[in-house]
Amino acid sequence: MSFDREDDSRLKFKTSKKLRVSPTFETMNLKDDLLRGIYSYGFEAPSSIQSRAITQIISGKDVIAQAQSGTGKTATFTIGMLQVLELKRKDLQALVLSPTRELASQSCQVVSNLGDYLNVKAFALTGGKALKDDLKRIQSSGCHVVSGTPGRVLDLMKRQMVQTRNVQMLVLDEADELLSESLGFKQQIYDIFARLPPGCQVVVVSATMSKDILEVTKKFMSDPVKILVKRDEISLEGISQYFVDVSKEEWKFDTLCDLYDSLTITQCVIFCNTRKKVDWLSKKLTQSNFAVVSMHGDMRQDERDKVMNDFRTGHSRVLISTDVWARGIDVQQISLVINYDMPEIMENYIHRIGRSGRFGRKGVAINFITREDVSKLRATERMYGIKIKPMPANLKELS
Ligand SMILES: Nc1ncnc2c1ncn2[C@@H]1O[C@H](COP(=O)(O)OP(=O)(O)OP(=O)(O)O)[C@@H](O)[C@H]1O
Repeated sequence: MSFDREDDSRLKFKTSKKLRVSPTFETMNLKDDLLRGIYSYGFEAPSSIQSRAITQIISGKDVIAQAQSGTGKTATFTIGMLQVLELKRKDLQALVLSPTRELASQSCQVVSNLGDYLNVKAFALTGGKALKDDLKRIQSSGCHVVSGTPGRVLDLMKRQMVQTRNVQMLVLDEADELLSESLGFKQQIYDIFARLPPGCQVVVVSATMSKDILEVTKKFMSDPVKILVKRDEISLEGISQYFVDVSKEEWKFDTLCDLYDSLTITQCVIFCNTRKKVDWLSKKLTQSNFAVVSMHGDMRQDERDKVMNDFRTGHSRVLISTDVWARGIDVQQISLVINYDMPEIMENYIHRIGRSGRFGRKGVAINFITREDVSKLRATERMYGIKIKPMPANLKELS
């Protein structure tokens, strides 16, 4: 939603009645080897969304699940999916679609990790890489799960290189983004859906949903179970949100330089609204001897992969990016998010700041506010019922 549409898209979304809540993973009746995978991955107890949504997914119903960033939605659909896959077979049975290549790869990794003891074969099919490499991998060892971006997946389906006849589950991660008018994925999703067997289960997941998107989902979901977790013990409440009144655009850069020492305490993501601005800011910071890396959609995929890898392993600590990084990316060490520019799309505020404070960790979000941004800031506060406070002068007080 853009800021000028604030009022008409407030979401009226109610959780379905009488949903079963499983307090532990044991009470979900999971396969032993799946349970082993969950515990070896380090999970002890399910989050609220996991307690409610996993068993619904297993039951075969269409599911719409909304819960805050970092509360374990990926594992929710992954565990549900792994439980229902027939792993003795070698054919493709589940498809996960995500809006960015990095997110699709990350989800593929989660499926492989949680399904380690089940010997699940999961592959990421994401644009920007040679098709023949994808195919070789799939054809050589079989494939139960594909996690991909819509364009690449549809392309392979059209060429009949991905067999869809036994796909029994479609997951749309970051569904509101995938189905929004602006990104051009919507038609691709429809085309993919049209190639799946009738009766294929659909699971739709995001931290944000709009009324429009729920309307769209009616087209390919039948009587879905709706699960909305508004508040969770591991929610965004762990993220302290501040603004700095920079008044003018020109004063943002010096403000950022003053903050630099705090950025590197753990890891930090700085968001700009355009690719050009990301390039400009990273060049300017590098010239001033600050160590930063940057990533956006105009970069070659091998460069993007290297940046992701260096950042995930902690070799780089400050990343400058566009909204390509706003959703889903999970790097637990990120404790600070800076909105150098306030996002153009209001939902992305929630997604951006949710890159910190993963699964209940503490996080800090700092918004640079020019005079023109004041109304956006207030609209964001109203929309999400949050308070964004002035940043304290002493940065050590940030928490
Ligand atoms: N039950 C659990 N116990 C401990 N850690 C968990 C559990 N479930 C998920 N996590 C961890 O929490 C982090 C966030 O999970 P995940 O990326 O699935 O969140 P998300 O809800 O999809 O967030 P986003 O809205 O940003 O996409 C991950 O590092 C994941 O490994």
